[in-house]
Amino acid sequence: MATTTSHHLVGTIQTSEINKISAFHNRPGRISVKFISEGIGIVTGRRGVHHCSLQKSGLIHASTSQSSLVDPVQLQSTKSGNDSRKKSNEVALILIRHGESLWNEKNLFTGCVDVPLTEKGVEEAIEAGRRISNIPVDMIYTSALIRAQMTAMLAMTQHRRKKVPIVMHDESERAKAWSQIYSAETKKQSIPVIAAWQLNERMYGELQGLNKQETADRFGKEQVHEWRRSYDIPPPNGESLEMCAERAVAYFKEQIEPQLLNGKNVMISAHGNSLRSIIMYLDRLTSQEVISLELSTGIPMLYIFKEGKFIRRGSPVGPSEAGVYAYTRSLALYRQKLDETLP
Ligand SMILES: O=C(O)[C@H](O)COP(=O)(O)O
Repeated sequence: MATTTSHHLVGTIQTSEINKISAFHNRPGRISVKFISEGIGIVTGRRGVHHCSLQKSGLIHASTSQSSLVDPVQLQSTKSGNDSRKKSNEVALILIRHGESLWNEKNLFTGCVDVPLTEKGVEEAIEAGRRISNIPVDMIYTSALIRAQMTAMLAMTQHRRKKVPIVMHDESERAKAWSQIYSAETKKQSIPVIAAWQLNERMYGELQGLNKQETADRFGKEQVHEWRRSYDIPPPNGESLEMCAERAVAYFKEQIEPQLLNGKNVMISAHGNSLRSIIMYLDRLTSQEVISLELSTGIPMLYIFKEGKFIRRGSPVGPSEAGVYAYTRSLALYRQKLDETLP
């Protein structure tokens, strides 16, 4: 590990990554890495510019001479990946709305109230995992709500690669220090799970906890449909879809898209409306078109991110459709490698 100092913070990056980057630039030892934003950095060297993903911001001059504690924060150079998809510059993005929750079952407005899955929701999450079991996942993002986190963890029990999803804790210095992993090999067998409140369900304000049918009886079907599905009209003291998009899509662009650019395959487990706002961005839907977009609970949607574009690759709109995704060539190669290497 190399300890680095920067104008803003002290960070640590993997010596092995430095060696890879230095070797790439034929300048063993010293390289300069400039963080251009949270998540992406630029290494300048004799052989030009090298993009790499960083977890901290600031300017660092890394050297392989010093050593420090291993840190769960790793500099993941895009060159470090040995997967065919990185060369083909194509990665998978999976979106899953959580499985049925206890308040979905009771037909209550849920929003940011933190309720768990029903037994049916657990089964939906496991079925979702079966559908994506051959699709690569390097990072998982969930909301801060348990129904989305349960869905992600249950789905990953079905993944054939059997990597261990590990919820990252950096809510305090102690949480970060106490959750460190000291084995590089164990780390390689894990998938970081980042819980972000920005991916929470839209906050339904004074409708939270009310029965949807009773609310329609009281305020009228049209008014409730307008609160639930319009783009810019919020429920009483709640968020409109537009307000939800302002946090969810901003988080996607600032935190998740850089990971996709760095060759990471990502799964997002979130909610009906926070995902509707993200799909509106991915599919470039108008505020009119998004009104009719409905997401079933626990049905994974697959996108391929390639050359800066998001291509939807088949996504069953409801439980009835077979979980058939239009596999790209590199996804088929990944699946073939699993077939060849797994018992
Ligand atoms: O928050 C809720 O009640 C549901 O998760 C989504 O509700 P909606 O489909 O009525 O927006």
